[in-house]
Amino acid sequence: MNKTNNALTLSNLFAGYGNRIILNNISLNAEKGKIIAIMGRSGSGKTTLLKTITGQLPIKHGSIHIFDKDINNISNKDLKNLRKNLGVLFQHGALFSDLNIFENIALPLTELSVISDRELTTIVLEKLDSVGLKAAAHLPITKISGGMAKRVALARAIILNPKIVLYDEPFSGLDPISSGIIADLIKTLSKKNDCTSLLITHNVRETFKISDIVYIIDNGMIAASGTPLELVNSNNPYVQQFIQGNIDGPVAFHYPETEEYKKWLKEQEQKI
Ligand SMILES: Nc1ncnc2c1ncn2[C@@H]1O[C@H](COP(=O)(O)OP(=O)(O)OP(=O)(O)O)[C@@H](O)[C@H]1O
Repeated sequence: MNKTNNALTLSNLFAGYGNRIILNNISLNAEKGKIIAIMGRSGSGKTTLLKTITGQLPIKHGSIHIFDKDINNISNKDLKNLRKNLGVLFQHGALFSDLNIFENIALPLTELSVISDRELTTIVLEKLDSVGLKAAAHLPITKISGGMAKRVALARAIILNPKIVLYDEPFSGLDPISSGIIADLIKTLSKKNDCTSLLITHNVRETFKISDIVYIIDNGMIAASGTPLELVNSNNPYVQQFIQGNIDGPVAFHYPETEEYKKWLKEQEQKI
């Protein structure tokens, strides 16, 4: 395969839980250095997509290429190296409450490389500075706000200078000002560290401000994609319903009836 300018490419991807297919033929591309957003209503398959990219869920069909390498067809050593280039900001931060801010951010560094205490301190304080929390390094995680916790998680996600950062709901639980701060940080850090960002989010306002390309998924499929401007001007009723948050429109209100549900219902009825 010739070298491309792509950081992450999903081709005809199918994945799910047990026999249930959730991701249904997803193809998308994140070019190096760009901010790409995956949006979709609750239950559309965003977290499933993230889990498939991070290797927590196996691929049923199709492929994932990271920097042109097919992650299903490389040695464990190459996969480990590729994963070092992948930073993840987890939805709930996944911070350790018994450690302070500094220790939480230092953790990936101490686990993955041998460096002196002086170097460690310099790197961690520099990352904390980039999220505006240098002077909060000593604070226990239990004493910080939700917005600060997101910034700590952000600093931790970028501590190893990953070339791709995945953000799982970076704006969830934040007020509009804190969301704006996080959006600005994602944009600034992407530029400064020259990394590709993949955002999984519901937040139309912040996402449309900073993203280069937005993919909207529904029912495990790509329903629409384009630049924020293209989507705002789109005639697609699904896109309009999603970005305007309208209750009326083509998006189904009811959770789809699966075979599992029908089987469960039958068993319930037999019990009555
Ligand atoms: N562990 C699991 N086992 C079986 N089905 C699951 C599992 N996790 C999620 N699902 C199903 O997969 C579908 C997609 O869920 P997913 O969590 O990917 O949606 P989402 O877009 O991230 O939703 P939200 O925005 O609410 O977090 C849903 O129908 C859900 O019921």
